[in-house]
Order: sequence, then C-alpha cells, then structure tokens
Amino acid sequence: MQTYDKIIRNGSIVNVEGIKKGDIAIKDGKIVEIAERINGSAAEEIDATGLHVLPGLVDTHVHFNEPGRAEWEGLATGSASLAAGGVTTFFDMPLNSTPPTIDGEAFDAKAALAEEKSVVDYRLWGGMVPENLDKLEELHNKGVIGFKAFMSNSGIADFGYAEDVTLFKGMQVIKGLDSILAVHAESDIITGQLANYMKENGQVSARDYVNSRPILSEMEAVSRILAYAEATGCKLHVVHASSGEVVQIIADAKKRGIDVTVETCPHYLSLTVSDLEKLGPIAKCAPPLRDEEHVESLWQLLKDGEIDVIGSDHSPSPLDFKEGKGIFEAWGGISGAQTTLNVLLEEGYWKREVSLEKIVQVAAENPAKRFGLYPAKGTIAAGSDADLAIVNLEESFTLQAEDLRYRHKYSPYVGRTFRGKVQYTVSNGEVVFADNKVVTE
Ligand SMILES: NC(=O)N[C@H]1NC(=O)NC1=O
Ligand SMILES: [Zn+2]
Ligand SMILES: [Zn+2]
Repeated sequence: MQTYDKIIRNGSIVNVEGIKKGDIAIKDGKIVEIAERINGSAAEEIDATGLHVLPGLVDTHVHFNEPGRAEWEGLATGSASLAAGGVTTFFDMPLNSTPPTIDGEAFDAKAALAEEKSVVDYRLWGGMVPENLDKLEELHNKGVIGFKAFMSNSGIADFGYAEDVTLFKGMQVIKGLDSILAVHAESDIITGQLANYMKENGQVSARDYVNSRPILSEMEAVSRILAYAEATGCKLHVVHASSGEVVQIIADAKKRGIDVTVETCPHYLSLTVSDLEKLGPIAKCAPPLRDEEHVESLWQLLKDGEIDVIGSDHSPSPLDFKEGKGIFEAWGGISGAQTTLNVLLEEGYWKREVSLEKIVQVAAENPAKRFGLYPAKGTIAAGSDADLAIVNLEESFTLQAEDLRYRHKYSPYVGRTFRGKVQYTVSNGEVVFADNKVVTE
C-alpha cells in the first residue's frame, strides 16, 4: 500500500536553522513527514543523494506583463523560467501589464490568467497610484499581497508615480487595512532633472545614465518615505536598494522601531557599471548598476542580516526596446527571474562564503514571513507546502541563451559560468522541473 505521493530520499535538507540529511514525504501537495529514514512507500521517489534540498524560492518581485503586454513576457514563459530556477512562488507586480492591477476588475483579470497559465504558485501585488486610493480596500479584499508605488516615473504611462500627498494619504489607508506598501524609491525630481540636463548637454554614455540616477536620489526618497512610515505607522518594504548606503538608512530606521524591510536584487550583487558599459541596455535598470565597492558592501550587509529579501525584479521587454536605442531611451529592466539562485550560489556561497542557511533565509523564509505566507511557504517542515528546489551544488554550467525560458531569450548573465544547478523543482507537491525540462515542455 502506498502511504505517500512522493518521497525525496537522502538529500541534505537546508533550512535557516541548519542542514540535516534525510527523507521528505509528500502527500496532497504538503510535506507530511521529515525523518532520517522514512519507511513508507510512495508513487514516486526522487533520489537526492549528493544533492541539497532547499525550500522553493519566493520571488517577491517580477513583472510578467500579462494581460495586455504578454508579448513582453507572459505568465507561462515567466513562470516556466522560475520553475527552471528553483522558484516556487512569485509575486507579480501591478505594472507593465495592461490594465495595471489598480482595481478589483484588473485583479480578477490577471488572477484568472495566472491560474490558467502559471506552473508555480503566485500572489499578486496591487498598485497604488494617484487615482486609485479609493480602490485600495477593494484590492485588499481581493487578496493582494501588498501595494506597490513608484516615487519616480515608472516608464509606463498607465502607472503614474505617487507624489508626496498620494504617498501620505495612501499610507494612512494601507495602515488601516493592516497591509504593506512596497516602494520604488528614487526621487523623481532628482532623476528627472538630471536626465534632462545630461541629454541637453549630449552626455549620453552608460556612465552618464548612472550619474543621472545617483545613490543620493535613492537616499533622499528612502529617507522621505521612512518619515511617512513613521508618521502613519504603515508597514514599508523598500525594493531594489542598489547600494549599502541605502540599506544602512533602513537599518537605522529599524533600530528606531520603524516596521520596514529592504530588498536587493541579484544584479546589484553581481553586475557593475562596467557590465553596463560592455553590454549596453540589456544591463540597464533603475536604480542603475553601481561600481564594485557597492557590490561588496551589499554582500557584507546581507551577511550581517541587514538585507531582508532578494527579489529578481525581472522586468523584460522585446529586444527592440533595448537594441538600437540610446541608453536613456532604452527600456530599463533586467531579465533575471531564472537565475536568482544561480547568482546567490556562485557569487554568494562559492565566492564569498555566504552560508546556504543565509541564502535560504533571504530568498525563501524572509519573503514568506514578511508577506504572511510562512510557514506554508519559505521553509521545509511537516505541514508546509511541498515547495522545493533540489540542487547539485557542485555542477557547473555556462548559461546559454537557449537555456532561458523567457519569451525573449536574452539576459546579462548569458555566457556566465555558475556553480550550482537546479535538478528538480517541486511546487505544491508537483515536479515542475526535472531533467532540464519544465513540465510544460
Ligand atoms: N516599470 C518597471 O518595470 N521598472 C523597473 N525596471 C527597472 O529597471 N526598475 C524598475 O523599477
Ligand atoms: Zn522599481
Ligand atoms: Zn520592479
């Protein structure tokens, strides 16, 4: 008689608390038992001898563009890329899809598509824009994971940035809902005026673009939004901090008792301005890539526990929004949803002695905890959802464009060699990636 649906045998099971060898039994999409040796039988067994079993990653920050801009990415391709990268839950951002997720109707439209097309689990962000403060409650009741606002031009005409009054009023509403606001924190005044100045003066190199969005612009916006968080009591999550200075401001605010967390992205931990100079707009993002010293300071802060969450900020576009355009005109956004774990393992575990426990904490457990999904997600425990990334740490590979499951098969990481290859991804008890194939392939 079969007792379980699946048993994962003899893997090194990684949680924040430590690494233990053993077996994991799965039934009805959940982990039901973890032990050194499980005696029951199962319909399917996976031999994880020599492999590490991590909680499936929770990527709190992707832009999958559907509905309305599915030719940029799409929920099927986007979620397939996550499955190939060991990510089992994503939170889709409210913008770069049309309509943006700024009311209940738009939420329903995207949720229906995600339900139909995604191969992994998901949640949706709601947007907060100047026009929809009266829709935040409706979005909250639909089940958004939180709200996202931009403090500078989003690059998308139907998703306006939130100026100070919208931020302040909106945060009062979100506090009342006991939800959370995530912000893209760059000053629109600083970035807007510097970009105009550069362009008027013919300063249009990669370095000029970076200088038009200085770290100071992030520091100013973060300091301002922290003041609003303090005044309103609204929970705050700052996305894509690009430098240690920004993280440090947030660390100081935490000490003052402000309920704030901070994300950085794999690209700020692995790419620099010189990559932008070499690769051009495929490495363009906002905030921009910084110099090497900032990469190192982010790693140090991650080790010190000051970085809460790693999100990919996968924000792709068709290649012709990138190529043949000046750096200021090209689409800003890096394609990285598939390679988050690869970057963390190669650049963190292998090169900088970041522990696997720490990687699991910032990429799975903390994201799940911050957004109310823990312990169903973000950990390997009896009773949790069976979301697993099973990895061969020793296997190295050089990323090829054809390995990418994105709609548009480009990324600044193509050609890089990574140690640590995902062998299996299990989402809600189903194997969604194995033998180098996503289940839909
Ligand atoms: N609209 C959008 O996705 N913008 C993203 N791209 C990027 O590089 N930073 C962002 O905030
Ligand atoms: Zn952003
Ligand atoms: Zn983003």
